[in-house]
Amino acid sequence: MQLTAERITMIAVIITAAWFTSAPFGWAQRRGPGQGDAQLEKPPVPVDDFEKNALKVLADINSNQQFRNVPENDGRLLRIMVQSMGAKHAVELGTSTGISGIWLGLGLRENDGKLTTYEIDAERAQTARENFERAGLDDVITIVEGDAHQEVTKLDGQIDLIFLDADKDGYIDYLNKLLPLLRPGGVVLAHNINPRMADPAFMRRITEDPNLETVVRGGMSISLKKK
Ligand SMILES: C[S@@+](CC[C@H](N)C(=O)[O-])C[C@H]1O[C@@H](n2cnc3c(N)ncnc32)[C@H](O)[C@@H]1O
Repeated sequence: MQLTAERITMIAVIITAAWFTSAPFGWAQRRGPGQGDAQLEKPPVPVDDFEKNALKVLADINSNQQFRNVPENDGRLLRIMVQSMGAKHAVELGTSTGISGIWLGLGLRENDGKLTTYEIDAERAQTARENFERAGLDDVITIVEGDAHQEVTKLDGQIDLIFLDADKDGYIDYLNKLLPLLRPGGVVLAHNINPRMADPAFMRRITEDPNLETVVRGGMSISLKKK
């Protein structure tokens, strides 16, 4: 085989790419492409016995009662958001067995705040109820059982944070119904926002409304209500 300049260049490119992706202790390993942000995170460290117990409940749900719950890094993000903004009232669509609810509850508890969470499936709602009790958050979290499209219309009072994680095609309806209650400076987070699952009508709404500042990171959209 003749080694043309083109072939030599191609071989050099392949060797360089292989080195960048496999060097065990090299520059590529520490700073190279493909190193997701989440790899820099460490597991949560409980600050007290209350949190230690909540983390144990979360681990138990993850092992024994999983039903399409958010991954741990999304739960932690929700907790950071809700606590740091001093939220007094958060609303969640889609409780499932209660993982995101517990993360939100941990943050709200520090603010003397409350979570209202909606679940259509009676069995999952009951499991979540027991989990909130086990985590010591039953006085922070209220589960509303039924179709959230109807139930949210009974809400009044100001909301600081909305977390959308129920039926994906329903996000736009929830947003239209709840946005008037969201305070200026409040945020809407929506889960499973990726090219395969995001509803185009919802995406248009959160990206084209001049009063919403929206970013999408790691499958979660975060929209700030500006005024
Ligand atoms: C992805 S799971 C929620 C996971 C949960 N946020 C967590 O991370 O632990 C979606 C849940 O939304 C519920 N759901 C779907 N449509 C609903 C509706 N119209 N009203 C209330 N809940 C609904 C489903 O029964 C399901 O349990």
